[in-house]
Amino acid sequence: MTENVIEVRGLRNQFGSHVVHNNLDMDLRRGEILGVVGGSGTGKSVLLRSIVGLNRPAAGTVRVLGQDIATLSGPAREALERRWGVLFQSGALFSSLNVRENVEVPLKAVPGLSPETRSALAELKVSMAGLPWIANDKSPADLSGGMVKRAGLARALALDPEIVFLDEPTAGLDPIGADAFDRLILELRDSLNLSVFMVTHDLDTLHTCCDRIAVLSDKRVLASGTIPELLKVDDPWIHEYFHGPRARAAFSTDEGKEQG
Ligand SMILES: Nc1ncnc2c1ncn2[C@@H]1O[C@H](COP(=O)(O)OP(=O)(O)OP(=O)(O)O)[C@@H](O)[C@H]1O
Repeated sequence: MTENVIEVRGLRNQFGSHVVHNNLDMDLRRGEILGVVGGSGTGKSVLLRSIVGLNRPAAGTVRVLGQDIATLSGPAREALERRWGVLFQSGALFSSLNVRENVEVPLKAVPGLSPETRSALAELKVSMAGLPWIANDKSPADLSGGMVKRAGLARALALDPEIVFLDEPTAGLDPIGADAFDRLILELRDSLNLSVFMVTHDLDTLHTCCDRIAVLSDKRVLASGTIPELLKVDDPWIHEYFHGPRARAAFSTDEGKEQG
């Protein structure tokens, strides 16, 4: 049976009178890459923040790796948080630290690591994220957009997480950089058996990387499934999203699968 590493049930989020999510259900299965899509402002980032405990929902439950995060505090919460990593949209690197030092930040939570081991582990993650050795000593301000994303990914991988959250990882990258990043995500998922929750607007990324896609609309996950499954969903927004000219170019082989 497929194990869910994330289970969101009946989630409600609101800011004042503005209801962002209502009765939202969502699952992330172990080992899959789930793409989370939806129009601007549908609450993709708020959903991510609710799952990692940065946003307290008004109602509903979020279970990560079998545990209800709202009921955890102190060491139990910190132990669970060490089992995931997050790549925020901007990279969210500390500008005063170089890349190696940024990746070392989460490693400081691990008891008993000497500074030398911590530094060596950080350098390993930097290289796993596909950055050259020289990037370790660079400041975030001296990196290209693609390198910032990779440095943020190295930090997200610092603690050998089981789940990685990616918020628009290819936004702002040129097509070649975005394609290389997609392939890196796939390679890391396959080699490290990661489960990946990825907010994205990038149709090519959805096609290249994602096993399933969850569509946020009308304050909930309106539909989820593979691209061939979503191509058949009878909803105006989903239809426009998955059958528009850009989608047709990205998903042409999936349409073939749907017809075949
Ligand atoms: N801390 C907050 N306080 C008030 N409103 C918020 C807060 N965080 C998010 N919102 C609102 O919640 C809604 C959903 O925001 P969110 O950033 O999750 O959307 P999104 O789907 O990720 O959008 P985009 O694709 O444009 O990044 C928006 O209307 C936003 O203004």
